Amino acid sequence: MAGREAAVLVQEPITPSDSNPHHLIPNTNPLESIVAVDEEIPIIDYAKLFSDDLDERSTALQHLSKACEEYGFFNLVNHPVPDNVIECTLKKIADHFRETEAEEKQKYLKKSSQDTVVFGLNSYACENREFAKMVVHPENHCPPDHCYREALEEYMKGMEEVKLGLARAISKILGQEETYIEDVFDLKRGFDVASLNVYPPCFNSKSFMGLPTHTDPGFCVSLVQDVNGGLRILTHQGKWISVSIPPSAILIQLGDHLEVLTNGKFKSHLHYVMVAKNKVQRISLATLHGPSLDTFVSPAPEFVDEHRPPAYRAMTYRQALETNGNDPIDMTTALEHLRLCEGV
Ligand SMILES: O=C(O)CCC(=O)C(=O)O
Ligand SMILES: [Fe+2]
Repeated sequence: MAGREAAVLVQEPITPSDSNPHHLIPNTNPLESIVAVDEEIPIIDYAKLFSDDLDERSTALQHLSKACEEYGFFNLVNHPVPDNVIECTLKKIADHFRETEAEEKQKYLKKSSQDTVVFGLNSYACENREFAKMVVHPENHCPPDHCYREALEEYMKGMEEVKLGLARAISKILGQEETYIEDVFDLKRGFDVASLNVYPPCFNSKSFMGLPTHTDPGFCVSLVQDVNGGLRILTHQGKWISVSIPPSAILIQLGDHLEVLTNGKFKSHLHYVMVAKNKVQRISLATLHGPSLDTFVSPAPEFVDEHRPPAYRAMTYRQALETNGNDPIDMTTALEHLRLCEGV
């Protein structure tokens, strides 16, 4: 998740493709000039990953393997979180941000490195977003007087099942025991932080950026939104995709620490949020599911050999989150420091 120090990617604009002229945006900034395509991203059927029909299960696991290796993100459908729970959680988050006085919100401005709930309002060139971040696992620190608390609890109950289910399925496609990831990341005590993001419509923002380019730490990120539009992800092939999340789907993005554990087999990826085309406010709920803070994460022996030496530094999850003086609640990436050499 982008923290205070999140770096804005400066890269060459990708050459506009003739087939997508309507995706061109004014060339006033390297990121703004990037052409993103409205391309379908992989869809993974959660229920089929656990199907009793062996053929169906094995096909679904193959799809998951391809999605993790070639993309690192996918839309998850047919999962155990009911639609009405997602809708209700997003609606109550919107109600809360709209109805809560600024003074009340500011009670949660960052005070200490131990904070478990933090509010922020960023209106800069590189970020236009109001947010609340809170630790939701192993304990839920959502303030009891916030009207979305009950809905968020219900949503997180479902997401816990999804997280453990995905950990089992991903362990299998890595050729490991079902509980492999759950055990090495100590997911039952995993440090999960929810980020409640409110992006203004473009006419209220200071620039076209909602959130600067970043990767996210941890095992994986789950994301739901109320209106479509704005999230852009860089594929491993160097193409920016404008991500569309169908109603009922949960976007899953692989995190930095799965990349470290698998020694680069399953990579995290850069993404950012644009508000340039937003006619209305957009709300997203991104939950970063991580190892427990004291888990020591390093490339596992299963993914290291003479042809693939360890490409990442080993450190605890807490040390990675505290890199550069950040605090765990900031959930800032440390991938640059974790990588032992460029370009892995
Ligand atoms: O709001 C979004 O679409 C993305 C949010 C995000 O990347 C994050 O909170 O880390
Ligand atoms: Fe993110």
